[in-house]
Amino acid sequence: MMKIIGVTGGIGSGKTTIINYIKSKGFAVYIADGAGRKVMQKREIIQQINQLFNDEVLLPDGFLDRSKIASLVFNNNYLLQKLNNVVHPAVALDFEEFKKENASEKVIFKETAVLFESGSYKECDATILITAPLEIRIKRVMQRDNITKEQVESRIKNQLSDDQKAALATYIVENIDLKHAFKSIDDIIIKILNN
Ligand SMILES: CC(C)(COP(=O)(O)OP(=O)(O)OC[C@H]1O[C@@H](n2cnc3c(N)ncnc32)[C@H](O)[C@@H]1O)[C@@H](O)C(=O)NCCC(=O)NCCS
Ligand SMILES: Nc1ncnc2c1ncn2[C@@H]1O[C@H](COP(=O)(O)OP(=O)(O)OP(=O)(O)O)[C@@H](O)[C@H]1O
Repeated sequence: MMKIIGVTGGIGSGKTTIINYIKSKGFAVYIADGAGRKVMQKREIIQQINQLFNDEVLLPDGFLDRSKIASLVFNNNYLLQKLNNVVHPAVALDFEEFKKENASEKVIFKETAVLFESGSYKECDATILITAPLEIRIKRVMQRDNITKEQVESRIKNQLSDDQKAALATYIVENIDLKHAFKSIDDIIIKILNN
């Protein structure tokens, strides 16, 4: 039986860094945030989302203006839920395809920002939560994306806290020193493979 291992963490925790490490070890990885971006380039999804935002979120090239959408949804939980209700089912279908294409894999690691928030953790055999102190996460994202502290905090407000996620997670990896985090991942992978 194929195992699905969910990998998540709040913004700036280092999910992408960790999933790239897991990928480099030869495991199959699915990046839900990336899949979200991909499905949001499909014509019918663009139309549905543009309607949600009163036809105000299209760029001149016909694609969605992600930074405008971000500024709207992370300050309006109702709109965020509406957006999630369009994107998440499309990503779930895409993931089913991915599983079929990778049917021979023993383990698939699935990275998603909203594993616990969306409920998709229930379909995982185990989950790994990546954590780091809030101040460090905020600094990392401000630096990486060249955005303000307030913009990062508005996203954090729409995510469960690390304590809430820790209560649901199988494994927790603190990502402050990267080498240390990679070592924890190695240990967890051994446990998963032997389980
Ligand atoms: C609002 C959007 C357009 C902003 O795009 P942008 O390119 O700026 O950010 P990106 O998608 O790379 O996400 C970056 C980070 O924002 C946070 N974030 C994104 N979506 C959500 C969400 N639905 N709830 C809480 N936090 C979120 C996460 O920490 C994520 O890692 C985009 O995030 C989006 O469409 N989100 C809703 C769909 C979704 O949940 N996607 C992610 C999983 S499929
Ligand atoms: N242990 C670490 N030490 C220093 N910098 C780190 C560490 N881990 C990650 N980073 C850096 O912090 C930033 C955020 O990491 P990453 O993009 O992996 O986080 P993420 O959880 O995927 O973020 P998001 O939720 O926004 O997608 C990146 O620029 C990354 O290179």
